[in-house]
Amino acid sequence: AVTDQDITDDAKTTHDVVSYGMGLQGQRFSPLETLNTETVKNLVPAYVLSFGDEKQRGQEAQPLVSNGKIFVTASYSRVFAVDAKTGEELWQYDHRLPDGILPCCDVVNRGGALYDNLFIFSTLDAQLVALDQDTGKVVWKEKLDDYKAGYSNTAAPIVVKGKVITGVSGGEFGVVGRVDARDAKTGKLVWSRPTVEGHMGTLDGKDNGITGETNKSWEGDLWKTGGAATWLGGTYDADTDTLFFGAGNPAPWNSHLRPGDNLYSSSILAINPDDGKIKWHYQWTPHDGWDFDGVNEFVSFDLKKEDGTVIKAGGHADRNGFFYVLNRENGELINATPFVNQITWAKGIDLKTGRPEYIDANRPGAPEGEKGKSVFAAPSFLGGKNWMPMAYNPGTDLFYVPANEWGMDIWNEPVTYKKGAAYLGAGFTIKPLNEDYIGALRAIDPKTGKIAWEAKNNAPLWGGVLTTAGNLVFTGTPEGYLKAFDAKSGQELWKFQTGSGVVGCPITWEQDGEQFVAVPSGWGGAVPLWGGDVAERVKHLNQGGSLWVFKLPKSA
Ligand SMILES: O=C(O)c1cc(C(=O)O)c2c(n1)C(=O)C(=O)c1cc(C(=O)O)[nH]c1-2
Ligand SMILES: [Ca+2]
Repeated sequence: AVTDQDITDDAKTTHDVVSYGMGLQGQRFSPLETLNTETVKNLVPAYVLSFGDEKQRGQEAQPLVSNGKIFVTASYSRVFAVDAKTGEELWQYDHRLPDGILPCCDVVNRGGALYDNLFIFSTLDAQLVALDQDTGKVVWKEKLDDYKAGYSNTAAPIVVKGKVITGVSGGEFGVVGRVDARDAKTGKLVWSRPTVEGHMGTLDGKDNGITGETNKSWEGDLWKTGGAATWLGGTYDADTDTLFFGAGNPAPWNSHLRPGDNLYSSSILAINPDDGKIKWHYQWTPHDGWDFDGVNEFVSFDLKKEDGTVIKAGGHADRNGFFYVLNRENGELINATPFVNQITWAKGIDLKTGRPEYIDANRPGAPEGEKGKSVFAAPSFLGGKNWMPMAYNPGTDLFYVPANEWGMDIWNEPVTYKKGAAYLGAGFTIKPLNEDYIGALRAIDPKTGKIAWEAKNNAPLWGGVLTTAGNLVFTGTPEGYLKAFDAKSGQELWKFQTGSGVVGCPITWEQDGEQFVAVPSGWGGAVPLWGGDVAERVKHLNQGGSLWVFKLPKSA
């Protein structure tokens, strides 16, 4: 059985991976060093598991490993359990999805959470399901919300002190974002924290009493369907006892319809895990008009300053193109620097006020008549970085960020809310900025924001990153490779062709004295669906669906 202690210790223990983020802080760092810059050339496939040939599409999950079993979610809300030694399938769970589910961005799932003898994950029809780890049978099942109103869920839950914490997807349908805490053993709701100012939640079992009068950052009524979906889940820092959940784009995208900052859209919320109260918030993009969203992970780390002081900090690479370092105790902005080459919407982030210095002429125009003025904006709404998690290595003191260089033509249109219908009020075409590459894996020094090295990639990078004490950085490419780089120099040291695009999240662990690496393979996600000219550029890439497992043999 997986205990709270196992989860707390996940970042340190090497024999299992029991949480999304490889530790709830989300550093995706393994202290293992058997596999290192010297030995990685000997890394070979151990086995591969097929997710079946009928339901392919994007495989974005991070697998988990416990008690000799691997648990991995796949497209269409499926779960596979595998014998970690032999690769033999132990069980498979296929969630029955109704017709009419409304995921905005492919039928993906990013993973589950382990607790006690349960594997807990959420589904495209907005349910939370707990399965028995041994049999794959349903132990409890809870409805998160109404899929017919555009709610879905694609993120991995996390378990904090016996509570399973989830968000919701649906920002493109005018849902109301929130963070929910449930008893992990029963699924019973403990508290619910809405992420749109003006909405009432049930904190401590009581109404938080903020309906209506506190919707100060929204003029008019649009807060009622204001989005701010918590669609990427969150991280947790035991040191400060804080949950960090991002809230996504305000709905609709057309910013002229909703004057104001539109809290807490495109923000990070620091939440008390016991009662759901907000400790502090920081808004990356006030009055977001580009779908910069804001849900990307907030990764706790120790910022070691030149003068020897250490600050409890957090790092975040936003879709809006800036890399932020905040004090995670109070939300104060420490630094914000561009991590992509072209940013059109703001000159920078003012370190005194914490607010962007907007370039007003580059905001998509008001929809006068039929269509607003089209502007060219960079990054595109798919972001300087999207959902795919970065990694932090406390040995090199660097963040490893899967970045993309692209822009978009974007224009606004009139729109009214209709339940279950896309609620954007905008049109767009995504465009590459360079001939030879879109993706760039970038090593960022959080002290300065300087880029220590980069590794370019032709197609957009859409997979998670893993880093290790063996001075390695792993990530996948849509072209099908899982690659390993030297964490200090960025030199490519190893690659393996998996047969379809790698947009999953690699993990590593140790078993019977050998170091293993696993990653799902299967091209998909938002790029082929929304990518405009970029989708055209990558349309030759084949779909797939498998879990690849590699190991460094003992003899090597
Ligand atoms: O606002 C939302 O609720 C929401 C949800 C999701 C999702 O659940 O996958 C994505 C987005 N937005 C989004 O803006 C986006 O770019 C995106 C990319 C992906 C993906 O899996 O490739 N999902 C989502
Ligand atoms: Ca969105």
